[in-house]
Amino acid sequence: MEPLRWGILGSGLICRDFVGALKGAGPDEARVVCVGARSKASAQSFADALGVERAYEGYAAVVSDPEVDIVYVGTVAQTHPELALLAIEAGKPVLVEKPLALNAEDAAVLIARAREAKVLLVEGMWTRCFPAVCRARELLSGGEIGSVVSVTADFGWPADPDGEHRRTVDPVSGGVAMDVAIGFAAAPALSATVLCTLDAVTPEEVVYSGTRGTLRIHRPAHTPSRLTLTRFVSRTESTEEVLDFPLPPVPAGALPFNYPGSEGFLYEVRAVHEAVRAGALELSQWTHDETVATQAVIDAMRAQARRTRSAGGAAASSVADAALALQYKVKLLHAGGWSESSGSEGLRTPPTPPPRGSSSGAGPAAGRAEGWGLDAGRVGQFTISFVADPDLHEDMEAVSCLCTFCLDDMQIGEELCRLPCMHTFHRRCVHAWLERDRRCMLCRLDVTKPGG
Ligand SMILES: NC(=O)C1=CN([C@@H]2O[C@H](COP(=O)(O)OP(=O)(O)OC[C@H]3O[C@@H](n4cnc5c(N)ncnc54)[C@H](OP(=O)(O)O)[C@@H]3O)[C@@H](O)[C@H]2O)C=CC1
Ligand SMILES: O=C1OC[C@@H](O)[C@H](O)[C@H]1O
Repeated sequence: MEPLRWGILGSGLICRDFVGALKGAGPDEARVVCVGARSKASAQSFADALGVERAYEGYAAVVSDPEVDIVYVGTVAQTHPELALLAIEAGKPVLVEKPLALNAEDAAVLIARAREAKVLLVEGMWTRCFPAVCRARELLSGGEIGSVVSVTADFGWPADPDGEHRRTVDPVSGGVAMDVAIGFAAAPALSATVLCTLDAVTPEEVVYSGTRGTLRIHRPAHTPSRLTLTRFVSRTESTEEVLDFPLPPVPAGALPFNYPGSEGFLYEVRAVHEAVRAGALELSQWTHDETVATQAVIDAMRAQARRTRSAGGAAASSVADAALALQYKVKLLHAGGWSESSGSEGLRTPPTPPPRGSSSGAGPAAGRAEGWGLDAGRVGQFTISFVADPDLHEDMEAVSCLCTFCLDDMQIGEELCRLPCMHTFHRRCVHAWLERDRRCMLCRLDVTKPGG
């Protein structure tokens, strides 16, 4: 089989690690043929240091290089949608560092564009490709700890104030929520407690609690190599099984990695190569629906933090707020269609996308997934609109008070709209969305086919 030929967008730290790890795949599997950076000098020094064949000024030359089979976007977050779109429009599969976009709507639009173009688009949630995580998902979906009731997770380190911190506090790039919290995929558990910070050392573990046991993903849980499965026998007795998944060796001759565990990018590379060769449009390890739903959680966390801040409360990174918002959303997802799954393996298969129309416009904002939508007059056939009144207050609490489109509270007296999946939004917000995309923004249920 011919090796897949990569083109790299960006010459920063993660691009260096990714290219270093890619060498682990071997020359018969992967080649890096070119790199593009904002300046030619930076691209050239990257190419010289990492043995990349060609260096370009700018990013467009990389995607149009005829030798490039697949593109890696490793630039700062705010550039991801635009650069992903460059690759999609060139018809090239693209792996985009997390986050795919800065909000759920833009992520959904990009995904729609990639699906229209029949191009593989992957958000680089590399942790999902680690063998330890794959095994953990099998154990959870196989019921090894019974039904999952709760998950706790944390991810944090005191970031260098002149380097990472500068990048992550940059409000344009999305801050700590985009950089760190995005690592918490919405877990189908009744409750989730998460901590993310760039100010403190955290244990960096994930623990699932179930009706028959616990599963621990050991530190460092974002690049894990050890699990402990504890099976409950009685309150005084349990059995413990430790499972090890050593990381791949650091490729010979690779430069020192900038981020710990980067040799584990090899797992993501293998998953992406397999998907390219199978003609897939998404990774089974980290689906498009999971990208959008997780991004919606992050949107909610950020909105809540903004509200706290504008009310003169705690800082934007308030852990309590973030955890509360995530808990709200996880409950919402649980109540709204994902509840059948125990473990992510069991998540619903994405509904077959409805027929698509042509797309137009250059940027994600211009191409709002035309052809997926419902005629304005038909939206009411599939949804229930109502005015929130005090008698419904209890009901509103059960669906969370945040509209995930405008990220404002849904207030008593406002016109709301509930979809067949029970997700509820402002009527004006969700009607506008359904005219462009007939699937729920959160759980991706096609509202015209509530039975799936
Ligand atoms: N999966 C993982 O574990 C990790 C993922 N990441 C993700 O990778 C991405 C990049 O992070 P990292 O490599 O650490 O960051 P760096 O600051 O080291 O590199 C970012 C690159 O972005 C490019 N860039 C393009 N536009 C801009 C702009 N307007 N301002 C600043 N830079 C710009 C620059 O590329 P150029 O070379 O063209 O000038 C720069 O080299 C982030 O999205 C981050 O979340 C980061 C670390 C680990
Ligand atoms: O954004 C990040 O930066 C630091 C890394 O160690 C981590 O993997 C990543 O999420």
